[in-house]
Amino acid sequence: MMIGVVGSGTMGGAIAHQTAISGFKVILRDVEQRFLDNALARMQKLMDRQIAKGKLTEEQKAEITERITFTTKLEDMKDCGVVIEAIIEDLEAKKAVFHSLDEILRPEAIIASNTSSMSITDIASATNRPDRVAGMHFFNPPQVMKLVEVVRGYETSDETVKELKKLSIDFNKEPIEVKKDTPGFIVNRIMIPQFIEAIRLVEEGVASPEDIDKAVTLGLNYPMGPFTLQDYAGVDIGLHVMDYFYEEFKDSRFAAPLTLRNLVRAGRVGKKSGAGWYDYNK
Ligand SMILES: NC(=O)c1ccc[n+]([C@@H]2O[C@H](COP(=O)([O-])OP(=O)(O)OC[C@H]3O[C@@H](n4cnc5c(N)ncnc54)[C@H](O)[C@@H]3O)[C@@H](O)[C@H]2O)c1
Repeated sequence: MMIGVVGSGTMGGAIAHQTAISGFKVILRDVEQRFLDNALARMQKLMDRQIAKGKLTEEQKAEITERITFTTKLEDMKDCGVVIEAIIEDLEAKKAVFHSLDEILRPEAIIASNTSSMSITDIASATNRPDRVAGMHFFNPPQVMKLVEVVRGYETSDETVKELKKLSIDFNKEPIEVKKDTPGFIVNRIMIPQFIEAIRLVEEGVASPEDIDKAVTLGLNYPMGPFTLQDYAGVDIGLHVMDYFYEEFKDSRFAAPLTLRNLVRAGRVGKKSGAGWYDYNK
C-alpha cells in the first residue's frame, strides 16, 4: 500500500521517514520544494549518524530513500490508501487539505491527522467520508517515540480504527485507542495540568524550577522535568494548548498561569529562542 504524508516539517518529514524505514512506499508533500529538500537533508543526516554507529548500511540508506517520493502536488497522492496530514496546527488550513484530499483520493482511503489538539470531528466535517477520518498522533521524534494515539472522531468507523492501529504496529509503534474526540487526547490531557501545577508551585514560592525538575526526574522517574520539557517542546506551544483546553472545557483547572503568559510575551519561548524557563546562551 502507498502511504501519503502531507507537510514535511518536524513531524511530517520524520513520519515519512519512519514509513519508508518500515518498508512502505511513501509520497511526501509540502507547499514548496525547499521544505522537501530540508526534510530529505534531515533524514540523510539521521541515517548517516546510524551508519557511523554501524546500525545501518549505505545500501539500506539508499533503499529507504528510494521508497520516498517528494512532491509539491497534492494530486500525486491519488493512489494512496492512507494519507497522514502533518501540516501547521491551524484548523482552517487542515480542513482545506482534508477537503482537497477527499476529492482526490479513492472513496475507501483513510485520511488521518497528526494534530496535537484540534478536534478530529471538526477536521472530518470538511470531507464526505467522516467514517474514514481519524487522528493518528505521533510523538516527537517519531522515529524514536513508540506511542501512537489513534483518535476517534464522532463518525470514525471501527474498521478505520482497526486499520490505523494495524498500520501503527507495521510502523513498529504501540497504538492506543482514544475512544472519544477530546482536547489533548490522553498524553497532553495528563501533561498540561502537570505543567500548570509545576508553574503554580514556583509562583507560590514552594520550590525553584531546577528543584521541581529534579523532583520529577528522580521522584517520578520521568526522563525530563516539566520546565526542561516545556523549554524543549516550546513554551509558547504549551501556552497555546492551555488556552485551547480552557476555551473548550471552560474549566479553571486549565487556566494558564500568568507567569507563563508573561514568559511568552517576553519572547522566552524555550530552547528555540535561546531562553525559556532556563537560559541557553550562557
Ligand atoms: N512538533 C511536535 O512535537 C509535534 C508532536 C505531535 C504532533 N504535532 C503536530 O504535527 C503537526 C505538524 O507539526 P510540526 O511540528 O511538524 O510543524 P512544522 O511547522 O515543523 O511543519 C509544518 C509543515 O507543513 C507545511 N505546510 C503548511 N501548509 C501546508 C499544506 N497546505 N500542504 C502541505 N504542507 C503544508 C509547512 O510548509 C511545514 O513544512 C501539527 O499539527 C502539530 O500540532 C507536532
